[in-house]
Amino acid sequence: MNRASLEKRPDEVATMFDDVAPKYDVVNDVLSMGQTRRWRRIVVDAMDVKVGQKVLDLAAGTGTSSEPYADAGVDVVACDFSLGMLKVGKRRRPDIDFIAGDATNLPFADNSFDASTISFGLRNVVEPRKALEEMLRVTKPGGRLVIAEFSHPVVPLWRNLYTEYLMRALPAIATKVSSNPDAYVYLAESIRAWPDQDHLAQWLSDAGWTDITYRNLSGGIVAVHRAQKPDEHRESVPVAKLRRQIKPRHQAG
Ligand SMILES: C[S@@+](CC[C@H](N)C(=O)[O-])C[C@H]1O[C@@H](n2cnc3c(N)ncnc32)[C@H](O)[C@@H]1O
Repeated sequence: MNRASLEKRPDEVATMFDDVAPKYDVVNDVLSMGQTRRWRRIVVDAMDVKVGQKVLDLAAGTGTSSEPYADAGVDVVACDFSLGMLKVGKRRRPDIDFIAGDATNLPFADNSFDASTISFGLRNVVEPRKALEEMLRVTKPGGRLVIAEFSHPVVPLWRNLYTEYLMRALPAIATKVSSNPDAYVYLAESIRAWPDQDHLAQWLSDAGWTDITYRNLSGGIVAVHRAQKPDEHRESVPVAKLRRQIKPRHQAG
């Protein structure tokens, strides 16, 4: 058995991802029934970055979340602390800049990136609120943050069906397709223990991000949060207004 506990000790988390790295992307496609590709396209649209801009893709793993930026001529840095995941990524995409680094203590100077993003990574970080502060530090004033993370379906019937899938079907399928099925039991447990959409929006606000909105995908299985680093030359959004802004936008998805 090689899985992290819900304490998310960094050594356990990194070892678990080292272990699943070779089949990580294939297993993802199977377990999400192909949905990850659609979710990733929505994240890239939300980032809205331009050719030549510099983007941090934190907890980038094998770089699958970084690829669309590189393909579009954006200068993307893929950062992760699992050397196993980085190695698979570098072999597949030698043109992408893969850098080993811890989300809670990033190896980058202040204001280094035009925008930052983290896909399906924040939930695995031992101190996610610290990671939100670190991403704020390394992003330029006025720069954007986009987070994609598993979340909580908003409609009760859909939530119940999805919980059944997570706790029963997903571990059973993982036994067939993954070399480390226990890692996918961790996946299911960590998704259930993760804060909901509004809670994560509040963490973003506490960390100093402004203009926070989120969008539910697949009925809330995934939430994409968007935020901005305050810019001294731009009027900031008052806190009372901010609270209204972080109300869910129930878009189809
Ligand atoms: C589920 S994978 C996501 C990979 C990629 N972003 C994607 O969308 O496929 C989560 C990644 O988070 C990384 N991770 C977890 N905690 C981290 C930390 N404290 N610092 C850096 N990376 C971390 C793991 O090593 C793993 O590669």
